[in-house]
Amino acid sequence: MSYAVKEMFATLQGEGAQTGRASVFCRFAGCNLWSGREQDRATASCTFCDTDFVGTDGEGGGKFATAQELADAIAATWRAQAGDAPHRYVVFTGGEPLLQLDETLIDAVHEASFEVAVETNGTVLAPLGVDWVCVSPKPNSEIVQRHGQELKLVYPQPELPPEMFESYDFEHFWLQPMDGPERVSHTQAAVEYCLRHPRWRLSLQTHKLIGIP
Ligand SMILES: C[S@@+](CC[C@H](N)C(=O)[O-])C[C@H]1O[C@@H](n2cnc3c(N)ncnc32)[C@H](O)[C@@H]1O
Ligand SMILES: Nc1nc2[nH]cc(C(=O)O)c2c(=O)[nH]1
Ligand code: SF4
Ligand SMILES: [Mg+2]
Repeated sequence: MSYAVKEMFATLQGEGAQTGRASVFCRFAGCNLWSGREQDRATASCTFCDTDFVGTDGEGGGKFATAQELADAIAATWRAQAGDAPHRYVVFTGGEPLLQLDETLIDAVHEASFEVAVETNGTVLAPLGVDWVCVSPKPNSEIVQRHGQELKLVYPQPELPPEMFESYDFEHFWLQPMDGPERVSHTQAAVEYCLRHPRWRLSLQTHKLIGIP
């Protein structure tokens, strides 16, 4: 199996319960809910994406022929930032990472002493061995991954009221204000929802607030 990676970089996890944690982000190319082309956005299943995941031309991106080659690049990215420090953590995202992430790659990064996190839209089951599963549901799609560590709902999405997900098996339930031209009013609406429904907590995209990747 080969892997198409848009970009790879070290930064702090900006969202959810692992906010602030030193991480390597491995952003796979491609998604099943949007082509990534602006001319297709309005008719896509997922219309509010804040990410360029097309191609393999980003910083640290490329085509990796084997899981070992990709795991070596992830370890090199960690080492360049944190040297030999432990608490190694890799976040597989995208695009939709579960179109490419497989047990061979998970085994290879585990072998290199990484904890493994995934950011997924929930339309594909996570392979065995992922240590931290974050599901972020989108409209016009079937959510099959209904358990994990955190459910992070971009808010508001009129087709997806938070109540829909309360029977799912997650440790944490987050509302993340939808970024875009209405970010301020979306943030206010998320605050009000969390105040009325204390099961839900506010997840801010803190990396955007402080200007890191
Ligand atoms: C770019 S997605 C990639 C992973 C996966 N495809 C997914 O949707 O979960 C990473 C995270 O950013 C969130 N996100 C995308 N666009 C956003 C926006 N405009 N405002 C807030 N969060 C957004 C997603 O919901 C997801 O939690
Ligand atoms: N710092 C930082 N944290 C993140 N958490 C989830 C992200 C993503 O795009 O999946 C992301 C990202 O792009 N940057
Ligand atoms: S599912 Fe994720 S990567 Fe795909 S378009 Fe939506 S937010 Fe972007
Ligand atoms: Mg992002």
